[in-house]
Amino acid sequence: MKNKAKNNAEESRKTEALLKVKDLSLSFIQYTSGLRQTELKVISNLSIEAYRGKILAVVGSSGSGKSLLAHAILGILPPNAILNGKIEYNGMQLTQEKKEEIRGKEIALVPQSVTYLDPLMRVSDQVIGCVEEEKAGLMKKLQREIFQRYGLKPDVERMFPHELSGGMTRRVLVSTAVIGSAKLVIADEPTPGLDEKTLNETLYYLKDMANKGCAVIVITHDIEAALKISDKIAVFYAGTVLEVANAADFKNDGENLRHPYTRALWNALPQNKFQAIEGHQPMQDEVIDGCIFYDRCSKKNELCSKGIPQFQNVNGGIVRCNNVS
Ligand SMILES: Nc1ncnc2c1ncn2[C@@H]1O[C@H](COP(=O)(O)OP(=O)(O)OP(=O)(O)O)[C@@H](O)[C@H]1O
Ligand code: NI
Repeated sequence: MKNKAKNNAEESRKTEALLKVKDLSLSFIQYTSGLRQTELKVISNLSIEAYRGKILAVVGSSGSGKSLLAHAILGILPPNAILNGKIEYNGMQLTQEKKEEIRGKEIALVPQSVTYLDPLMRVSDQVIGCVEEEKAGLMKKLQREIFQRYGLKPDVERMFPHELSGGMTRRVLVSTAVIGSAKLVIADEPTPGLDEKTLNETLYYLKDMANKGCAVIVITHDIEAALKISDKIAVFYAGTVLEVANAADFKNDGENLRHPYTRALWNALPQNKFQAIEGHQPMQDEVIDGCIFYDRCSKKNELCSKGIPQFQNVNGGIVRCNNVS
């Protein structure tokens, strides 16, 4: 009986979000002339969830706080950062100590840049990382299996990073995340500047991780690429999330999308209406009382300038906007 209850609890935990970020805010302490201290707010009221076996894409313009969210989850923010709010992983609160303990193991980063690889270290050693001697054999075997799965020939493991082609580098970067049997994978801009084939390949590896049960977060500028693999898309704007939409809602004129900003992003794509959005994202030091998109919104009313709209569940997605029904 006890076992059954335990199994049920475990089952329901599996369907719950693996990662829950609730009301996150992040600011940086900055010193201006005369040693005056100011606080620069870069993330506020940010909430997202990531589920096992699913891909959540995080899209939004440059400077909207996407990478900082990843750094906050991984615990790699600079020392002048002040973080508030909750980050829960697998039902437990992620403190800085906990983040350091599980970083690179349960939570892995697929970094954007090749510079993440040490130019003086052979590929295999980097993918395997630091392991105790008794585990070295097992990890080597695992690395060879992963390389084979990703079509990396046996001689690649002895190469140095400069000997790799662009596509091979992507596969090696993904391997570093896969080998640690991570349960949550965060890929920060994994596709910029890739040719079509390498791009599709990289997307396929991320999908493969989700199919194996990982919760995957893909941070990207490329909505089209995100749509190829994602289940949900979180739309970031000026340090917060305005909408979490199902990937399937991005179609036609975007009539299924809820937030005016999400619609505008969709209609700005060259293959859609190629309509640019006027104005710009607010600066971090601008004080805004109402909706953060107020200035640029075509649907705004008086209510929108008074207080931040609360998240609502509308049409199978969640949105922070007063004017959806
Ligand atoms: N250490 C820091 N001190 C002060 N401000 C910072 C610091 N790091 C980042 N920022 C600011 O925080 C904002 C969010 O940065 P972040 O790198 O998360 O944006 P992003 O959405 O990932 O952008 P991009 O798409 O260009 O990668 C930016 O305006 C950036 O200038
Ligand atoms: Ni970034």
